[in-house]
Amino acid sequence: MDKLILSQLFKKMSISPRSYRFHFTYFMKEFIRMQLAHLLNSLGLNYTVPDLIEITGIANNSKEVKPGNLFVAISGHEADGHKYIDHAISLGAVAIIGERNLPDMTVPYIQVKNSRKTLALVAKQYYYPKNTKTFIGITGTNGKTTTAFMLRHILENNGMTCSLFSSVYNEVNGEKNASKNTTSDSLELYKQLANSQDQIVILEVTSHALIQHRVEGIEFDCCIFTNLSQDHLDYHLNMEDYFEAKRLLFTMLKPAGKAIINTNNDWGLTLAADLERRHIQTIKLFGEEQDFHLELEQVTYIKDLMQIVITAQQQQGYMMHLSVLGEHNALNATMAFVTALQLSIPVNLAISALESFRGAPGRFERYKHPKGGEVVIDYAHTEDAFFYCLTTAKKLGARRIFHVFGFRGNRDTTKRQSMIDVSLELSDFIILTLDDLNNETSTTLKAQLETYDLNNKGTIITDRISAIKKAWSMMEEGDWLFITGKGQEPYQQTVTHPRSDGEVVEMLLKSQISHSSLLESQFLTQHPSN
Ligand SMILES: CC(=O)N[C@H]1[C@@H](OP(=O)(O)OP(=O)(O)OC[C@H]2O[C@@H](n3ccc(=O)[nH]c3=O)[C@H](O)[C@@H]2O)O[C@H](CO)[C@@H](O)[C@@H]1O[C@H](C)C(=O)N[C@@H](C)C(=O)N[C@H](CCC(=O)O)C(=O)O
Ligand SMILES: Nc1ncnc2c1ncn2[C@@H]1O[C@H](COP(=O)(O)OP(=O)(O)OP(=O)(O)O)[C@@H](O)[C@H]1O
Ligand SMILES: N[C@H](CCC[C@H](N)C(=O)O)C(=O)O
Repeated sequence: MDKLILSQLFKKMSISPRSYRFHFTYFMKEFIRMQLAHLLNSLGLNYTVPDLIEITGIANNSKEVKPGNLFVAISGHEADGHKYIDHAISLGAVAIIGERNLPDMTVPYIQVKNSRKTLALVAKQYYYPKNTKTFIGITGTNGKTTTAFMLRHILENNGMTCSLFSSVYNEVNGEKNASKNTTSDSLELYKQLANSQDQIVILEVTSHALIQHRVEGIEFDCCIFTNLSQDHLDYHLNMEDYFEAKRLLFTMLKPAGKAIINTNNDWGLTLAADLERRHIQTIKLFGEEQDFHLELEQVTYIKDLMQIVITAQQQQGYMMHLSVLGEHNALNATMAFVTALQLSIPVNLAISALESFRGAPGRFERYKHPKGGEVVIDYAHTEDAFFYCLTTAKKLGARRIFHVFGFRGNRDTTKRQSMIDVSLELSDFIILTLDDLNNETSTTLKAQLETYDLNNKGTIITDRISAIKKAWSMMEEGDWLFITGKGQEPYQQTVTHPRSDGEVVEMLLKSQISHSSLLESQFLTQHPSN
């Protein structure tokens, strides 16, 4: 392989020439034998290499290596993939990509600047070289999942097929698979795209994913910014840093791609101004001067429906009646509606589809309490989300509001006090409980809960099922109970009885939870760290 071809390949894969020049002699010897056959052919490089080493697939976890695989070593947050290179080779890896200088390798080794980025670009070339789909990326602190589900509903109701990558699950060709992360890693993503026969791909793109290059190589037709509020400051230095991560999504728009920005908050305004400066087509939502405007004061409730009006170009108003409640869902519906219009869905069909949308799993999921109250299961885990949920109940005339929630282990702890403050302000009684331990011990998390002053308006019941049962028993007609933080997810680290808040509520409705299964010990004792 001559230098030109090698450099063309690397250029296509956006690998810095510096990193390969450094090892060029080594490559000349070793890389010449290594055939990333798919890659070269796909790049139209008509070159036959003697002694081909055919790559049978790509792996980034040594445990998943199959004979003939290319293994990409990643320096992670928990582990260092370079330590597993020998393991990968023992399982049959025939070539390695990594970031470290590792001269004595028994198989061809390519040193790159950024393994995660390279993984994405190689995976794209190998599994999904020719893009034939329309990509929609959704980022923001809250509302990604709901907006994604709403948009998918509109598109599918209008005859389009959609792949969905979300916090709740991924779905490709109508088949669901579990999502470990909100945004799948690049290898998983491109493998699934290779298999997808759907026309549209809707991707929730988190700030973690953007920093970790999980969607590197995708060119988006539309990118949506839902909002930004405090979260994940265990991962990002501060809000500016968090915003910068979100902003990266908009550098991945196609040249004719559109940015759809909720300018209802300052971060959205900053983003829109920046994109406009860079001549990116930007559709601004909310605000009388903007392209589309939702008048939050005009959001009204009629029986069990929420009526909203979206005004386009300061002229035409579109009224719709939604089953999903809350101003946050009015905002999400506006974003889904406007995006659907960009994909050429006629206005009346977009409206009728939105009106038949019944909600995303675990988001403002409602149950009727036998005494005539409302029980809501919701994924709220930020101050902002609490505000929207609890004010919705107030607007709907809640007599009293009870709120059961906790804090996930190993996540941003600085957001907790403001979550408690908002709940204390808007609800009548709080029960603090445990959320997922996420590898922290229950003892640590319990001790942390005890540091908060609940102002005589709350208590701590660490066992989540017992907390729900207690709140359930306090309900009277007209009361509302919010159980937040977990949505549809099953409890983690409860080994023997993984169940979700919804299952607990359904069992309470059927009175199937025996007293013994509600003992405080139930939620926690099975975890090894207890
Ligand atoms: C902190 C973080 O984001 N970690 C993510 C990251 O893991 P990592 O790179 O640190 O992986 P690692 O465990 O250190 O391992 C490093 C490398 O060694 C390899 N390895 C490891 C062991 C072994 O025996 N052999 C081996 O080869 C691993 O396969 C990996 O390639 O990359 C992994 C693959 O993409 C992710 O699954 C993982 O998410 C963890 C589980 C996580 O909890 N992430 C959260 C914080 C997250 O990403 N959340 C966002 C949602 C945020 C929101 O709601 O807005 C999300 O997108 O889900
Ligand atoms: N537009 C919004 N603005 C503020 N809060 C919202 C909005 N939409 C939803 N929420 C609240 O945030 C919670 C999470 O919403 P959703 O799952 O749609 O967002 P997400 O961005 O996917 O969240 P995550 O990244 O944590 O999975 C909801 O359960 C609701 O309480
Ligand atoms: N998808 C989110 C879940 C957040 C859940 C919340 N309960 C919390 O951690 O505060 C994450 O990976 O961080």
